[in-house]
Amino acid sequence: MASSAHSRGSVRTERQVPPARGNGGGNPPARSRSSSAKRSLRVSSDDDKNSGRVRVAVRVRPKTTEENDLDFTDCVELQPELRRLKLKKNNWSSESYRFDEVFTESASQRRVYEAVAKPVVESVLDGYNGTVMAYGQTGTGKTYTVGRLGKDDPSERGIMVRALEDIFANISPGSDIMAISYLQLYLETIQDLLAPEKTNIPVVEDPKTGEVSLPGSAIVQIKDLNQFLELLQVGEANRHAANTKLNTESSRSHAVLVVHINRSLEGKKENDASSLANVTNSELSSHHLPHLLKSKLLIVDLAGSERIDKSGIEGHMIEETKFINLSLTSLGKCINALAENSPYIPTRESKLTRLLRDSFGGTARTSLIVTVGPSARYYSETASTIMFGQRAMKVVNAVKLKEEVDYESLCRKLEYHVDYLTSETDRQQKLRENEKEQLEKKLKEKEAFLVETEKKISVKCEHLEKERNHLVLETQSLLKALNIQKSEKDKLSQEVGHLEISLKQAKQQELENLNYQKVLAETTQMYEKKIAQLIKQQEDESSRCADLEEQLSGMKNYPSGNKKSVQMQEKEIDELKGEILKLNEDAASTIQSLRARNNELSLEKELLNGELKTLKDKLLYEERKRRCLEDEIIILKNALNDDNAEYESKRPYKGDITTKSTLSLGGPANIPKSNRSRETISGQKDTISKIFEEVGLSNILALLKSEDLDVQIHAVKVVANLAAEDVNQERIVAEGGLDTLLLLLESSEDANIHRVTAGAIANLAMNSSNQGLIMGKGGARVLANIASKTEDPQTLRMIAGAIANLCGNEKLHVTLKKDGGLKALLGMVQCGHSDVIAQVARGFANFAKCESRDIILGHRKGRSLLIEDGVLNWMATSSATFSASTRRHIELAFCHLAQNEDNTLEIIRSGGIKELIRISRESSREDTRNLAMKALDSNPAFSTEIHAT
Ligand SMILES: Nc1ncnc2c1ncn2[C@@H]1O[C@H](COP(=O)(O)OP(=O)(O)OP(=O)(O)O)[C@@H](O)[C@H]1O
Repeated sequence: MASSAHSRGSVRTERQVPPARGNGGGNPPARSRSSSAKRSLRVSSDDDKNSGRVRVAVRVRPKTTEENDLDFTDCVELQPELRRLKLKKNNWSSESYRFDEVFTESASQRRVYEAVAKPVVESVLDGYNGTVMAYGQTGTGKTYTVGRLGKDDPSERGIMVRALEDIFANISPGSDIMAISYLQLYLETIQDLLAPEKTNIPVVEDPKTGEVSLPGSAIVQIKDLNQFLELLQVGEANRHAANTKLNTESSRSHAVLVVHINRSLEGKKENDASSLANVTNSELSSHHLPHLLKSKLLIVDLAGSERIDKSGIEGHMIEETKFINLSLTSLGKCINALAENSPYIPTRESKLTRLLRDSFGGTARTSLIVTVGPSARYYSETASTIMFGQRAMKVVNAVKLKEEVDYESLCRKLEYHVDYLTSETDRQQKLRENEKEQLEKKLKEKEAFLVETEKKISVKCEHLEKERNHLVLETQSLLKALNIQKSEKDKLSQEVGHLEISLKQAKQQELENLNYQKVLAETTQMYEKKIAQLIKQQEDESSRCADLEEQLSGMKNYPSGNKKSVQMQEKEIDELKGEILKLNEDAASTIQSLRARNNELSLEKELLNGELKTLKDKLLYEERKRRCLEDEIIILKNALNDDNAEYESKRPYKGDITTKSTLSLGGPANIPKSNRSRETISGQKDTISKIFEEVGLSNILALLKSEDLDVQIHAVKVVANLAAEDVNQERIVAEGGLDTLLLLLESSEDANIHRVTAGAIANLAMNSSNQGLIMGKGGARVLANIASKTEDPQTLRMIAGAIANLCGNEKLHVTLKKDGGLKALLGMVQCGHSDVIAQVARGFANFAKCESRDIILGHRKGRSLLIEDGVLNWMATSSATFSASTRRHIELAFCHLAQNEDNTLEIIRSGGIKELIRISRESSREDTRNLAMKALDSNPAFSTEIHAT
């Protein structure tokens, strides 16, 4: 249980602290100042309060019962407000003494503590040594004032208990240490009251510091007040036991309670690891070392001072009293010497003075309470006590703050610091290792990435090299194509030249014809004029003849005398008549020949006009074709330029793939070709075939999706041309070309795209295996939709051609009708363009023919699907107005419809019998005429109708 505060290694440094506070202390260490605020005692206002002067209070004990009974007069009169005590020697003589504090009989323990001891306790807490000592005659209340435990009544607690209470309230349990020793000095022997077996404890003085210690005495660390009370009780019991042994109730020993307080100035920071971590070497220099405040509080209950002669003691007690008096006397001497500033202080004369060396004339803050009894009986003791107190008041201590380097704390701090640095080093090391691992990992990843990238680059290079070669080849082929185009252009230019010459010639011829016609007209006019003259002449002659006949008849009625002259006249008349007749005949013959010639000239004129018209049409067509070719050449040049520009950036299909503008749509949709045109188209086909071979169908089809409209148009043209060839048709569809074309047709807003795409689809629709696919993918619907939106005859011609091709597949008829294909065909007639109408008529002929065949084979029944869409009415009423070839298609379609008896009613209603009759008689085709006749003959309803009308 015992621990030794002195076992700790420490170096104590002393510094005199200028008194700055009410209790005379220097700068206090960091601690609660709350207690300081309570220092409201009068003593604080004294001038000496800041000095190290021993402070002395006097307390008068209440009268005992005996003293009251014996009615002793008081020798003490107190003037508390003046802090004065009047000591009355007798009724007429008295002395007045001023003390630092004067306590009457009724002064409470608490007030006595706060005035006498508390400032010292606070000073001790601040790091100064302190002493509170009670001095007085036996039985005047020293033990009552100092050592009262107050177990039953805390208000009775004496200075010791209250001091410990205050100390507990102010120290930090974690960092501060408080321990006590409790001793008694008896017969110049120091005995440990906490360990009574320890006797004869020496008083050792440090020659350097003057620090007094009692080696061997128990120093018990106190944790709480209860523990202290228990120890105090133990000490009291031991002291009481010693007294009992000596057969005395009175305290014949000086009791000394030593309270050791060690306070760490940095106690609060010690547990803060982070602050320890920040300690640097420079901070460990001397003025940064952790300091420890070590202070000591001595609470001394002196044995009673009394005069041997008066107390009546004898024997051993005399001896005892002598010792007591010796010690008290030497204390008094020391105090006298100190009071008088004597150079020699007889400290060594007794153990008490040695023990109290620091309390009087030392560095401690000392407070003395002198206790007196009121009774005059003890006047001299009281006077002696008062004088002791008065002298003690003159003693001034050099109060010093004693700090020690707290090596234990420092050591702990350094250990923390070392721990922190070690763990920090480990942590840093670990971090570095992790970092190194991460870096190595990253390095490996980078290396792998580098290798991978290099591989990719080499593959890419190879690929680019291939692409470059491919592009070179493509460029070469495009250049070739361009050259071919150029030569084509030259040829076309020549052709145009020829045509222009032909045109000139035709114009010349036309001019000549015109002149001829003019001459003819003039001649005709002349002849007509002449005829008119002759007629007039004839009429004149006739009139003359009539006149003559009239004259003649008149003469016949004349008398016979004139008979001779009449005969003569009749002869003359006959001659004239003959002449007139001859003239009439001549005139009639001339008129007839003139009329014949006139007719011949008219026929000739008609022929010439027809020829001229044909020439004009041809010229117009060639002119249009020439313009188209020129456009194509310009586009090809641009495309070639684009390709050359793209070559360096390695974009293989950025450039346009061009082809001729004339679509080879095959079948009846084709424009008639001259021999030269056929050669040109053949050359174009070759070029397209080359492009097809070099670029590849998939790449060409991919260009259909190009964002460049020109590229799209030319790609569609190429596909359309390829689709004109039987061999390509299925392949284009198989590679998704049909889908793309349909999508393009549906989504594009561009009229050119509509035209060429419809042409491409028309060509694909020539192939019977493609027809089903086109229908299946909604092709008819798309075509019908575009047809409803456009008025461009070329586009309509392509669409009509495509649908016409689909009409030739009887399996698709129902779908075709459902998807609006038939209505679309009929609707396209509105454009009035002969080429379009020809395609429409072809479509209906195809449809009717296949339908008729289906019915004959028994695959279908019922009236024609064409009837439902109003086609029959159109055919029945319009065929005569179209060209011969268109008419033939319509006639054929009509005749096929007439074969189906289910259509009879509608044919009759539409007036179709008349048409059938006409066809049977006038159709240019024999088979059509036969079909018409067959229908008329075989269908009794027709015969009935014919007879009825
Ligand atoms: N101020 C006081 N109020 C009431 N009773 C007191 C007072 N002072 C002393 N007494 C009483 O007087 C008696 C003697 O007191 P105490 O034992 O404290 O005197 P003492 O000075 O210590 O004597 P000794 O020196 O012989 O030990 C006790 O019974 C104590 O209770």
